[in-house]
Amino acid sequence: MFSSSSSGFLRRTPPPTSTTIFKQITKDSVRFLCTPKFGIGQRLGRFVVVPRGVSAATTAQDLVYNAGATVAVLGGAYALVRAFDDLTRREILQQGLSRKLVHILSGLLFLVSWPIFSNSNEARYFAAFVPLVNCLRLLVNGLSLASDEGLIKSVTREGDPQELLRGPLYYVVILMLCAVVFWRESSVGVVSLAMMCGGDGVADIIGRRYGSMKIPYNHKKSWAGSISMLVFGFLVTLGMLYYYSVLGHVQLDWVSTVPRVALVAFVATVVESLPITEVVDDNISVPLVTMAVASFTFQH
Ligand SMILES: Nc1ccn([C@@H]2O[C@H](COP(=O)(O)OP(=O)(O)OP(=O)(O)O)[C@@H](O)[C@H]2O)c(=O)n1
Ligand SMILES: C/C(=C\CO)CCC[C@H](C)CCC[C@H](C)CCCC(C)C
Repeated sequence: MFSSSSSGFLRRTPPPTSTTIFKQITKDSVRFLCTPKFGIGQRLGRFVVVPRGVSAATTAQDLVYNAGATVAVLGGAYALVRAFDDLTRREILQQGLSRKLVHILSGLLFLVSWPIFSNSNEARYFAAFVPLVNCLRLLVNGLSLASDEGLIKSVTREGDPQELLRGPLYYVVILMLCAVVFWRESSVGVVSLAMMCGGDGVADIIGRRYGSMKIPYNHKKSWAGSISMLVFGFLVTLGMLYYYSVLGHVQLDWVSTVPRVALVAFVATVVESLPITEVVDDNISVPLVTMAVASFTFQH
């Protein structure tokens, strides 16, 4: 059995196990939907042929392909915000709940979209362009240079445009940071965004509703909120890592990965529970601490 390599040579690989075959079929089926149908990245059965000396990053087709993926994800981001604006206007969702659901879904769907982009070195910058555009939207509306009522209604708690310049702005900056610095091949970016979105986001929803028992050192936070952050942060992170491992972007030994994710979730939960929100927003402290702990635990 042979597999292709970027130099164009073929090298012997061991016969596949049933798990490998399952993963390859899954990866091929997703990649087939994403990989350009001709030229660079052309498929020959299980192999992706990259002609010698031609990097995918330099082809015009790759640039056009990634630009198309960026437009699609931008459209998804705009549609998401519009959908929750509509639900809030119709009073199907409270504004606070809408904001938290946008917090949870935006980052997780952004993570889900990363495999759409090509394998070129520049792909991460095309992906990061999406949070950059939203960063500019938040700045323009937060400074009242424009007034996108849909954005303000679905993303602020009280409807004050200046709210856009805090939590939401920090949030999209973290999305950009993870896309550019960590991208798909590192678990750190995936873990950080999953914890910020799947953990911190759920803590707010559960904590507001069931958080009667407050944490002794921070009466603004509750045991229910923190426990839900620990549980959902752990589960959502494992789910996202599994998604990336099935697509072949990360290779994980699950026996060691599960306790590592549990440790990261625990530390992120403790940091989120601290009474430091007045000093540093959760959308900064939680992902940055997660990046630090995940960088240490997943690289050792
Ligand atoms: N561990 C937690 C986290 C949140 N909450 C509840 O959720 C509310 C908002 O939590 P917080 O994370 O502070 O949200 P904000 O940072 O204010 O909102 P955003 O992240 O959207 O800016 C808290 O006041 C509390 O009622 C909780 O009970 N326990
Ligand atoms: C309310 C928020 C944070 C406060 O804790 C989230 C703000 C979200 C931004 C307004 C929109 C961000 C969109 C993402 C960059 C891309 C999502 C793409 C996906 C396909 C929907």
